[in-house]
Amino acid sequence: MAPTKTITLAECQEHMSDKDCWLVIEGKVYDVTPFLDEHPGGFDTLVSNSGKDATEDFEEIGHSRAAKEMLGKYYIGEFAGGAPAKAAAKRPAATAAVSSSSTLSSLIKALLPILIVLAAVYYMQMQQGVKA
Ligand code: HEM
Repeated sequence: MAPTKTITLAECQEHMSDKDCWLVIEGKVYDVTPFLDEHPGGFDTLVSNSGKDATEDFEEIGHSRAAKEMLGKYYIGEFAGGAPAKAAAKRPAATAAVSSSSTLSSLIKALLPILIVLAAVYYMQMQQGVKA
């Protein structure tokens, strides 16, 4: 059996056109050039996902099992960068922004009933003060 070729990101980035297109999915490199015109999602989605790790975009579409089995047809080697980090680790800035704003809104939600009770107690005391 021929030794498996290891392909770097720089090499993949030399194949990012509609005439010559390599994709990286789950640590493997695929030459999808012959598939560009056949892809039901269009050739442009493939070209725009070349030269980088396309795993996340490929998974997000929810490709069928048949689509995943087609990958084998275009396999040309292992990606030197290996499998990607988990999606959550990829967007620390966005995740941090979302979590800090959700912390603020949950704090407001927690304090709101206490404020309402305090306002009611204050109102009742004022009423009693008026009657006396
Ligand atoms: C070698 C890689 C790929 C193969 C073999 C492949 C194959 C397929 C196949 C067979 C379909 C028809 C639906 C299905 O069976 O799931 C499909 C649809 C689609 N694919 Fe891919 N695909 C690949 C990569 C990608 C990538 C990287 C993207 C980027 C986002 C993408 C986006 C789409 C979209 C948008 C559709 C249309 C979905 C729809 O109309 O509901 N595909 N693909």
